[in-house]
Amino acid sequence: MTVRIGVIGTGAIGRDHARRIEKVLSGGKIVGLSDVNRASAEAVRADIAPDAVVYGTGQELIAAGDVDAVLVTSWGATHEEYVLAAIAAGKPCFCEKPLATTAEGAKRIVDAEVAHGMRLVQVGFMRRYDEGYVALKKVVDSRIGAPIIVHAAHRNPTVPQAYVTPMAIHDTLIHEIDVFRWLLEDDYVSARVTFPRSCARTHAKLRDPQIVTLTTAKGTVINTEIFVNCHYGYDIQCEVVGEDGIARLPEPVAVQMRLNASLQNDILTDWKDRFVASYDVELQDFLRAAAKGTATGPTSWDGYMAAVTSDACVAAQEAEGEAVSISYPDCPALYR
Ligand SMILES: NC(=O)c1ccc[n+]([C@@H]2O[C@H](COP(=O)([O-])OP(=O)(O)OC[C@H]3O[C@@H](n4cnc5c(N)ncnc54)[C@H](O)[C@@H]3O)[C@@H](O)[C@H]2O)c1
Ligand SMILES: O[C@H]1[C@H](O)[C@@H](O)[C@H](O)[C@@H](O)[C@H]1O
Repeated sequence: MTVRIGVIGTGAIGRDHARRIEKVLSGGKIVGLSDVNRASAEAVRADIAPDAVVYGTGQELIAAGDVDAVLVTSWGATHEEYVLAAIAAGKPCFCEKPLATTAEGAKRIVDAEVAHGMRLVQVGFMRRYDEGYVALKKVVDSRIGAPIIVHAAHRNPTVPQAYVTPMAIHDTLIHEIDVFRWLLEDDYVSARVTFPRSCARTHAKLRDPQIVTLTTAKGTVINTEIFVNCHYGYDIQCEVVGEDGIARLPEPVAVQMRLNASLQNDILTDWKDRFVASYDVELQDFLRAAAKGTATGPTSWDGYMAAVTSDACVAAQEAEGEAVSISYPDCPALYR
């Protein structure tokens, strides 16, 4: 069966996901596109999906009879209304992170999906599909003993002017928040944020870098550096210190060169390249489940847990250096 897909939000990642569905993956076809900037949807139709209909609104696209499943890749603050509409229409929905920009919004999605009685939503936490993280998890589960400390870094070369201090949490750290819950099979109990002096390349509304310390229920301490003006590349680092040994996230494959009297390799500069294979696998998974009218992979509950945690981390930014405690409600049976 070919799943007929509608894409809402045809900017950077919407365009890239449309490309992979049309040109890389099997079992899906783009039949609908929508963006508040209509020219962007028209351009994706022209370049990637010539048979697709461009809809005036995301709601019209969701309601269209020939759209079987929906990709929500618009700005974060607009995700909730589209995901709720997809659930109301009974259509599988892949939603990029964040599921919603507030914990209350994510909870409304959980409640709607639970009321529907079946999974329809997959959240775009693609790191769970990354070969390196999957290999790291195997080692953490079986080789290095119980985890004690995680040292991590999430570095972007640069960010736009519109990226402000809280976005370091809900736009960037949100990946670590989800992937460490999954990697350690643990929940967070507190968050603390420390600010070193800001780097020279940042702007007045962004304190950069930041160090976020999350403590888990089992007592593991996770220190993550968020540095979004690091300049040199797109760099994701993670090292888990266990009772018996240490495990590091593998570096992306890179050719080593002996050049100009130095030993060197290039570092990637774009998230699209760093996680290209993970995006392919997560969306292939989505197409496979959507063909059966359901969803798999990271759940609305995972999206909600990430939102609760990221709200606490933003409060911890404001409390600068003070610990903010985190607690979660019970998980509904649908997600256990
Ligand atoms: N998983 C990842 O690694 C990853 C990578 C990049 C972006 N993202 C997420 O994907 C989403 C989009 O990010 P992007 O980088 O593509 O941003 P972008 O600004 O390049 O594209 C977003 C698009 O959404 C459109 N849009 C905004 N509001 C809309 C609305 N109400 N209805 C329809 N379209 C609307 C904009 O016009 C724009 O074309 C964000 O939530 C972002 O966090 C995830
Ligand atoms: O939306 C992007 C994307 O999620 C990237 O994976 C992350 O590294 C960036 O910080 C974020 O702005």
